[in-house]
Amino acid sequence: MRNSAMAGRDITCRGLSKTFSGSPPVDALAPVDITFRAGQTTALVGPSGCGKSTLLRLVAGLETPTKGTVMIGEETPKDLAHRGGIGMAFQDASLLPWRSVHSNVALALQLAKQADNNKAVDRLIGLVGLDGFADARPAALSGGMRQRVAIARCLVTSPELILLDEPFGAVDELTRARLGSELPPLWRERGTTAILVTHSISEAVTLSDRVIVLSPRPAHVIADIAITGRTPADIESSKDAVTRVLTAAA
Ligand SMILES: Nc1ncnc2c1ncn2[C@@H]1O[C@H](COP(=O)(O)OP(=O)(O)OP(=O)(O)O)[C@@H](O)[C@H]1O
Repeated sequence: MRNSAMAGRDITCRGLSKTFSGSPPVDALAPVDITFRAGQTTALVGPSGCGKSTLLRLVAGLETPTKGTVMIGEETPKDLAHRGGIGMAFQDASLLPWRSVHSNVALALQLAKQADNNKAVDRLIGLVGLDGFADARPAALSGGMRQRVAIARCLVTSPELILLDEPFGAVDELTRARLGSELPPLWRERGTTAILVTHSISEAVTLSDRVIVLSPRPAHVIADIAITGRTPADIESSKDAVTRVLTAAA
């Protein structure tokens, strides 16, 4: 696997806003200035419909800003995505049903124009706990297993940046907790920068180094909370801090 993730760079959003045209137009994102730190996992939380996914899609280069910029070092998100530097996993996993688990993961390498690497694909399938399922089709997997495949697919290109939009959303609480504790070490140990959108305050606090709380639409940053301690008491106090801000903003 390439080691590009170790040379991570900050992701800088400056005066970034998005208005969707229509009648009436929808202001999804107020101008925001955020720097996502290299190698950190940052969670974005906020009320439903506030603009979290829009911000993530702008960072992915899937939407064009109305105003402002997103830069990863000297690169735009589109440039970075084009060379396989961004891995994405969304709630619906979006696997190709006619392809096996192995082939779904390997596809990310082909799309990023990277060399086939069966060893890396097999290793990641093992790391996400799907040994023995490499030849299975998505229909034969549970929702949690499909989401593990999506995470493996998102990591196989050794991206510098991963974007996760409710990646554990479609699974039960227990599986969600297990995925939440098993998978982040996979990207942390590579030095990957991660941005996670979640509705779960608990998930935001336990998975991240930092939680950014967004206002109701159009989203702007109302709190930026560093998650420092990892003891149960620290986690509870971080959860309280995030909850207080969210409740005050509602
Ligand atoms: N392509 C689009 N065209 C028009 N409006 C859009 C588009 N995408 C999103 N929106 C609108 O922008 C606003 C923000 O949507 P977004 O999906 O970013 O919110 P969110 O915070 O991720 O929501 P949720 O928490 O419910 O998933 C919403 O009002 C949504 O309807």
